[in-house]
Amino acid sequence: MDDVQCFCELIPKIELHAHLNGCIRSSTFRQLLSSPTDQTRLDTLDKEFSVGDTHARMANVFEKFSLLRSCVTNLDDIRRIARETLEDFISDNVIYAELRTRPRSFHNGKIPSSSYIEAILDIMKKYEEKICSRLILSIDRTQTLEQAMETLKLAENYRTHIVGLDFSGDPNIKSFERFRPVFDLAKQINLSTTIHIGELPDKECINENNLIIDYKPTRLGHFNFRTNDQEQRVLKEQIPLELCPTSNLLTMNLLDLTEHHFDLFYKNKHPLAICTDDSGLMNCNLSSELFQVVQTFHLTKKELYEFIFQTSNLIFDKNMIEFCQKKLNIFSQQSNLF
Ligand SMILES: CNc1ncnc2c1ncn2[C@@H]1O[C@H](COP(=O)(O)O)[C@@H](O)[C@H]1O
Repeated sequence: MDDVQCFCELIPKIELHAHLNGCIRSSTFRQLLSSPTDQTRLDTLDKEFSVGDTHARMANVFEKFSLLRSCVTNLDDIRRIARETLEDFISDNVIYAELRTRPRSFHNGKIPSSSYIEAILDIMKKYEEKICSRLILSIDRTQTLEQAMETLKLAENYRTHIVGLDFSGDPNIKSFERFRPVFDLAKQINLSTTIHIGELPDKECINENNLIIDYKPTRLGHFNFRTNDQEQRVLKEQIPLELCPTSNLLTMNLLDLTEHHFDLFYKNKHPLAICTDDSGLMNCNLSSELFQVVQTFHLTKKELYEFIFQTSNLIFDKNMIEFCQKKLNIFSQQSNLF
């Protein structure tokens, strides 16, 4: 194996943008899909994965998400997904992960969303020796304000392991403005926030970008489509960005990373995290994401190390920063980096 690729695998890594259900192993996804019709539909979606423009690709990804949501039907399913996700991160030498998920209930509400959260937190605690993980709760663009308020309440109730609030879902639905009161409340209680921004190249999306930047979340996800003015505001206000190479290339319809905005923000020494987004659906891991970046932009091992070190400052659970930096220091000493 290439020496640099090996380095990317060995270095302790930090994952800040991973949707729990999107991390599902493809073998597990296929097992959970019981009906042959759904299996065939997944085959077709897989074949058409990288066909068409941004809107078509987004539609494909979101149809997969709805198929996935329909086959995760009980707590055992989500426990399995959480367990396998953490195992995959551990074998990729990820030392700290912030996983995000939209809380849900099962069996017509007989199993409430608090049980969903507790099931995930239990698994996270079981793996704590091998990987430190924290939860971020997602508000979906299609939800009602009332549902979003409930999510905020859940986050408050499990404050030790829930470290933030995310805004995600189908970017065709421009609803940040509607949820702004919930995100304002999150700020009031010092709950960190991360907002998906600029996922579609349309006018409404670009307009929504302004509202999101005005809000000034703790971190932003993607920022694929934006105006120069928006770019300058994010740079000036130093709002950290979570960038997800494989996912961004796919949805932006780019041939390779040379056209990706990593370069611009990296050159400006902007706070950045490289992340996987949906490692199962996108068939990637954090090492391969970082390796792509290193190769495309000719980063040295030392620069990669420094990059991950600065990412550690963006962690929502501030108690974990020192832990990650210590692990990185030990690694640098062992590999004679400096
Ligand atoms: C392509 N980039 C993306 N943009 C926006 N939302 C995304 C996403 N990738 C994933 N999700 C959101 O995360 C959910 C799956 O995880 P959870 O069921 O919450 O654990 C998806 O249904 C979608 O709403």
